[in-house]
Amino acid sequence: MAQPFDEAPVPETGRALPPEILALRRTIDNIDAALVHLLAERFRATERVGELKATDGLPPADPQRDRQQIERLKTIASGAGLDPQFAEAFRNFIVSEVIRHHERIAAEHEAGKRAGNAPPLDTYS
Ligand SMILES: C=C(O[C@@H]1C=C(C(=O)O)C=C[C@H]1O)C(=O)O
Repeated sequence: MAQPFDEAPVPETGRALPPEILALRRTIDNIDAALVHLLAERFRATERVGELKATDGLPPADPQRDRQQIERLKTIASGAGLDPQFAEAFRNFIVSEVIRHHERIAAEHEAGKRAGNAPPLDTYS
């Protein structure tokens, strides 16, 4: 029978990986899947914020909220043993994409391509 992918010998060495690495990779894969699900939910929420802002004529970015989030996340990161600079960079990477979405939503709203009174997200259905 064919070996499962993660138990196959490493081509470079011809040796199987230590079992602990294989076990850790299962955890890493589960965490990566969770991160993707969490990000998808976060973007669903920010998409709706973008629609509400466009309807209200509010700007896509909110620098005061940005500052509060960065301070909060850096504190949480420090307490969790994660590099706070990394936490800030990761947050900025995500939020820059959110702002891009908000700008697109605002432009579509402006051009009349988007209904301003779409129903709110029902995150429990
Ligand atoms: C989502 C918002 O818009 C922008 C994006 C943010 C985010 O992704 O967390 C935070 C602040 C804003 O710059 C918001 O104002 O809440």
